Amino acid sequence: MNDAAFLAPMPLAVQPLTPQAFAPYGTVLAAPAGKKGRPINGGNAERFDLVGDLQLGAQGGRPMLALFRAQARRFPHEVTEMERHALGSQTFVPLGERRFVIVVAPAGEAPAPAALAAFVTDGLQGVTLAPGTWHHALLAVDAGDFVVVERAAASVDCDTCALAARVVVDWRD
Ligand SMILES: NC(=O)N[C@@H](O)C(=O)O
Ligand code: NI
Repeated sequence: MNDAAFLAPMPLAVQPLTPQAFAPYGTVLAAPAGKKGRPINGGNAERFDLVGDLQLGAQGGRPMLALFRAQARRFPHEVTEMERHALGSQTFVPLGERRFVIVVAPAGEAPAPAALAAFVTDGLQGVTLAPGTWHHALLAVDAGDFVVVERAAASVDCDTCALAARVVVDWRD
């Protein structure tokens, strides 16, 4: 491999977030397109049950709801580290209309660069990452607040891994 090829990062294309494309990694949090919710509160609201088991209690864990006040990231963004929470899911919901990019890889062995996938939300969508899904820490496109629901326990559940080659999230606002 010549030097140029060695140094050139692999561009990671960013696709619009859809439930189908994100299914191997978790759940997209949004009202199902074209579907009515269950009427509640005397018909003054519709209910959509999105995730029935957030998996936050394994090995003495408990649910934690946090608020992340995120700065806007600059793109293209080089991915240097991925992480996973093996014992619980992690949910990100924007407070207000606020986009973010989510870089993921399937649970299991530390991911090869080619196994990464990247999605950008529409500003209203949230995600629940399945336990063990490899992901990059929150990449806010629009600065501001996100509600995060995750498993909390006496010991931190966060494995990290470096990538075997350079990868750049190839996206511009
Ligand atoms: N560090 C932290 O609490 N957040 C990460 O787990 C993340 O995925 O953003
Ligand atoms: Ni995380």
